Amino acid sequence: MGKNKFEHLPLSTSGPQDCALTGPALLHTPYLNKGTAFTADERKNFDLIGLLPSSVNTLEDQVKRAYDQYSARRTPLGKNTFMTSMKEQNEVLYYKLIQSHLKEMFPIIYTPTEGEAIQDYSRLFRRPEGCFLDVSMTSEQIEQALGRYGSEEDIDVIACSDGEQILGIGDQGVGGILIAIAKLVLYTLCAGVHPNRTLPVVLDVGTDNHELLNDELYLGIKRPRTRGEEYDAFVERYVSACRKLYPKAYLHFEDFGLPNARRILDLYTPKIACFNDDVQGTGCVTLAAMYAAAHVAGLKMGELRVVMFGAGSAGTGIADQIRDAIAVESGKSKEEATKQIWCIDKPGLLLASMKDELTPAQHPYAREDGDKEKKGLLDVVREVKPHVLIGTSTRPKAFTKEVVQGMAKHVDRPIIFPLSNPTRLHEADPKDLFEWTDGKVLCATGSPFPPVETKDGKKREIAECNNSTCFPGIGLGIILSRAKLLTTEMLVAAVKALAAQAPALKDPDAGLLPDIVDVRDISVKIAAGVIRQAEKDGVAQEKGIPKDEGELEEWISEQMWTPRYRELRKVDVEGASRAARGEAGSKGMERVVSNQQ
Ligand SMILES: NC(=O)C1=CN([C@@H]2O[C@H](COP(=O)(O)OP(=O)(O)OC[C@H]3O[C@@H](n4cnc5c(N)ncnc54)[C@H](O)[C@@H]3O)[C@@H](O)[C@H]2O)C=CC1
Ligand SMILES: CC(=O)C(=O)O
Ligand SMILES: [Mg+2]
Repeated sequence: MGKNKFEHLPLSTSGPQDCALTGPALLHTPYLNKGTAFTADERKNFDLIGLLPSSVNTLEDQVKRAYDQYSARRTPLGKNTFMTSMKEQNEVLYYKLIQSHLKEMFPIIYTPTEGEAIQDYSRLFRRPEGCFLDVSMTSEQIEQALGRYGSEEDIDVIACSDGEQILGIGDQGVGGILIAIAKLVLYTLCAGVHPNRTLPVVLDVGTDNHELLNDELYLGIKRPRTRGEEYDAFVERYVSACRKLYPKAYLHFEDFGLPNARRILDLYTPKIACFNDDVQGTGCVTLAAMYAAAHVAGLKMGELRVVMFGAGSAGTGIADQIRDAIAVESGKSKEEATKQIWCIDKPGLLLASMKDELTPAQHPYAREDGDKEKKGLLDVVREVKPHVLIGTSTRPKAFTKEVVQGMAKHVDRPIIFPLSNPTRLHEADPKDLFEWTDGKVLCATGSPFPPVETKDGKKREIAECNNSTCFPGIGLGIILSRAKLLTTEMLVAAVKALAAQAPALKDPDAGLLPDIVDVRDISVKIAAGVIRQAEKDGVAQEKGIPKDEGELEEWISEQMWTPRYRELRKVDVEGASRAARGEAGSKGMERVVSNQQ
């Protein structure tokens, strides 16, 4: 193979991989371990003779064996545990296995099954992964804990959760570490972010979940959640430590509770490159799906009437992005665009008269108009006649037949996105939506659903409208451009790149978002859009970004980690890079091979 033009880049994974480990230490380091795929030469050179059976497997052989073992697990949670164990043994095999069975395994390693694993975290616990910070820790202790994962150049992204609003299953305390881990797995799987350059963190501030507090095996701090100044000061100590130790890493916030998610995002957005996936990632993917739906329905953004059911972090994040898109596309002011969005939460339609109960993010959507009586979803749908109905409420089956048919009476193609996760919390089942609307619905869901067969015998794919379709590509763009901030315009660029890939633009019966199997290609496009916008906004710090568009995609692809075995090149432990010692990033801890298959 000829030399690749971008092979010299530090993140390139072309060519051999330096390795400073030998013998059992090498076998026990998941980032470098190849198991039965170590070649005869490698076994000799790396002191592995006698530590492995004599046959040498290919990665494909190993995938086949691992898949058979995986398939023998009877429950989704059993499969999830198997995959966790696999990740602790051999990372290339772990990612290759998922890539080879992506559609089947995505719901196992992510929503909905990961939600079950998080709920059972303290019971299923075998060994720690990630960094556990608790609210009593001083700045020095936080720095010491985070500092174990590498030096300044070693980390690209740090994902953290305080565990208060995990998926739709609420407060899971210290179990929140697993959502940080799962999101980082998706960065690698979907966008080729290097797995040993990521760092998962849980901010343990206690829990208000009584079941956990009363569980003798619960592993987090057993006290009610810390709030107020003490909480804010802890988050500040965490963010400052990240900045000091890993100034090039960007910070991903996941599944924070309603009182904190938006507030923290707004506080740090002007200061550092940071991202809240529930607010911004969900907003991006939903807007992209809406563009495709509006295209199929023959509607312009400027004329859409939108009802948001559940106006929390995700709901208001989506509403803001829709509002901005309406304003830009139609030339209306933001205030005018806001009037096209009706937000409903527990007390009903948000009204100005409720101002004391509303969060700052809800305020702009509180309506002055009309009477002050409480209005539920059905009343609002009847009155507003929306084109679009989006659910982020965690209230299962809230989109009843009456609501859906009420909507379908007034619009030709009702656009309905039940986005609550996990699956059992969806506001509606796509099958019902198709039945109740005579197949007219344009639908996308937060967790994966099987295709629906409509009366005319057509199979309709249900797009998965989950932030996982876009946050990995956004992250890749931030990492490669070394953006010092994440601007609103960079998010808009991500939406445009994603929306342009929607299959429904070519075939109105196809999905509103690209299929997850194409996610790596989609991530390249999203990253390219984000990088170009970062340059325009003057926040890109990377100097080597190619000017030519074709070259840019090549440059991005070359720096994406791919699960394949690279030839190992022996280097001395003395002076070896952390990667060569399998030590950088979240894999910095000493590891022991677990045999829990
Ligand atoms: N598909 C995706 O990519 C994403 C989906 N989500 C899902 O959205 C849901 C909400 O997540 P967050 O916004 O982070 O939580 P959140 O707690 O910030 O917001 C939920 C909101 O729904 C409201 N709500 C609860 N019951 C309601 C009811 N009966 N009627 C009307 N409103 C009600 C709550 O008061 C709250 O304001 C979760 O199920 C989550 O899994 C969240 C982020 C991304
Ligand atoms: C998908 C996601 O981020 C959530 O449900 O919270
Ligand atoms: Mg989330």
